[in-house]
Amino acid sequence: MMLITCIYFCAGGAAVLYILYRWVVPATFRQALVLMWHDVLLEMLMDRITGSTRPQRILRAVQKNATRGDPCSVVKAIDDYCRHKEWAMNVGDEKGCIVDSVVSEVKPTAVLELGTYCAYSTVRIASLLSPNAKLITLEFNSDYAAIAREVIAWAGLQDKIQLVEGASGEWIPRLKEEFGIETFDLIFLDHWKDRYLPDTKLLEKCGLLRPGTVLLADNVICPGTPDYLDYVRNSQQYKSKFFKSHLEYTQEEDGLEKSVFLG
Ligand SMILES: C[S@@+](CC[C@H](N)C(=O)[O-])C[C@H]1O[C@@H](n2cnc3c(N)ncnc32)[C@H](O)[C@@H]1O
Ligand SMILES: [Mg+2]
Repeated sequence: MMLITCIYFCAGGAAVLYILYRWVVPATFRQALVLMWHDVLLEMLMDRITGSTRPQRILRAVQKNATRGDPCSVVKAIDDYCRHKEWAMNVGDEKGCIVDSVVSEVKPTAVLELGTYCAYSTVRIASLLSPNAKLITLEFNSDYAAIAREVIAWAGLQDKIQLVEGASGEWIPRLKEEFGIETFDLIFLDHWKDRYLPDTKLLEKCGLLRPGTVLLADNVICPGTPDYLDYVRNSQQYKSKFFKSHLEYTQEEDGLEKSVFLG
């Protein structure tokens, strides 16, 4: 009898805590807690326990579960690992479907990605490109870039993808000269959120956008990019549309903003 009362008490307490967490705690505070939990605390703990880094563990999951030369199996191996074992900051399976539909609609031949991490989105986007298309991806963390190179090679996409190591602010002004780029057809913004707006203005200034260039920005709600959203939604130079979704591998609200540059 005592045990049953205890179980009822604990279950009731857990239910009340969950209801408070889901419906009473403000969404922004909850999102900050979720990110702090997955992106800081659990990562530190797993690094300690395994003696490896999260990107190294993701690479191992790819090598163990994906088929060499098969990009879809690489994407699936990363999604399986991050949904069931350990969260990571890839755009993920749910928002990934939105990215796929934009890539299929735009049919780009020149793509720029800001923020590579382990090359999950890089592989996802590049696998949908036509044979003559190219994707340049920028990553300023050399440890992540080294893992990303191995993931790209495992997917067999090294000929389609140019991984550039360095900060977006330094590389954007050099892209025309170094890679013979005229303008991009599609730009995927997924680096640190405070860089979305300055880098968009830099892309404009460097003449890397043409009428019809599509900017696709991830995480515009969580962690959020209010200054960027304000800019693309209110500027006469863009036609902008929001795609509602969830933060990768969670139930927290997030979404992608697709903004067409009008010139
Ligand atoms: C959210 S992760 C990218 C995830 C990746 N796009 C995906 O979906 O698989 C952001 C990455 O951007 C990189 N980054 C942040 N700011 C940057 C900058 N200014 N220039 C280059 N890389 C940057 C970080 O090191 C990090 O690896
Ligand atoms: Mg993202």
